Amino acid sequence: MPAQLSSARYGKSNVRILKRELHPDGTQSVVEMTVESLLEGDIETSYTKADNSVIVATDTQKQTAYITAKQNPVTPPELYAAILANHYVTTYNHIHAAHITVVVHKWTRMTVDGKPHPHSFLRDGSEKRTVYALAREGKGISIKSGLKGLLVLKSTGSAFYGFHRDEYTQLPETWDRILSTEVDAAWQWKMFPSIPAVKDAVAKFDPAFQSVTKITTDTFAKDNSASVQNTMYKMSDQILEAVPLVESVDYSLPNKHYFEIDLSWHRGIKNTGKNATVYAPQSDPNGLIECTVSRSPKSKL
Ligand SMILES: O=c1[nH]c(=O)c2[nH]c(=O)[nH]c2[nH]1
Repeated sequence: MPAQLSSARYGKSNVRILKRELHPDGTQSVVEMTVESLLEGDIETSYTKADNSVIVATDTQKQTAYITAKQNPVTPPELYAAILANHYVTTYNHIHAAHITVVVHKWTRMTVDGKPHPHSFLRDGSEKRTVYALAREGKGISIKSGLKGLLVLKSTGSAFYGFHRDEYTQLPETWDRILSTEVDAAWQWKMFPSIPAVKDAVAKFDPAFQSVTKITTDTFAKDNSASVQNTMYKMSDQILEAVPLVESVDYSLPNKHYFEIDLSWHRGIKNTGKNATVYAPQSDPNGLIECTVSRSPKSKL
């Protein structure tokens, strides 16, 4: 057969882990995450010749995710993901790359009787912190951190006018609209040559996540938005300024439309333009605006 395997990777997805941490003062904390590992290497014969000897079973990868969580910190998630990725390329001669994705689920400590509760938590937001770590044998560890699923809306302070018009254009210009999106942001760290280099940077990961969250929400709220494109660029620019070890920032923002409703047919009700108060939220279709912003060559010098 004139076939060849062009690319291959395999692993375990949706490995769910909760780690409980026991503190000396009797309080506890929890970290819940969903982990994926995908391996690449000299694994062709498992596909082409039924040679299972080269397969590190996906069940083994699940067990490895558990054991790595037991024997190492799981915070920050960047460190855990890097250790797990590095494990595969250093443990198995024939595995040359490991792609690890970690999604962290929020558990915020409850306040009970006005005090932080020692061992009870609540889900106070659907946003996730994410990490993608890629270890390539002999090439170090690449880490991209992320924030996804953060739902935001502003009820004014957003316009969209001056866009290209032609015979396909129906959308009217607007100087006041509702703007809503579900933030998906990711920031690529400079390459880490080894696990010790990741450990050296360990104190930077949580503050970077906090900066990105704050820059995203502050800019969303304060910017008198000309477009999703311009607002997201302003966010990216500030992140590069705030986090020196970050090389580039990606945003992927759906534009979740809220349409004005013309109710003038009913007794002349005024519900458009300046008088718009009742809107129709749209589930689909949605705009989808994406960008990657990197440091300009000059600023790298
Ligand atoms: O911020 C926006 N960017 C667009 O590209 C676009 N296109 C559109 O129809 N509305 C919007 N809004």
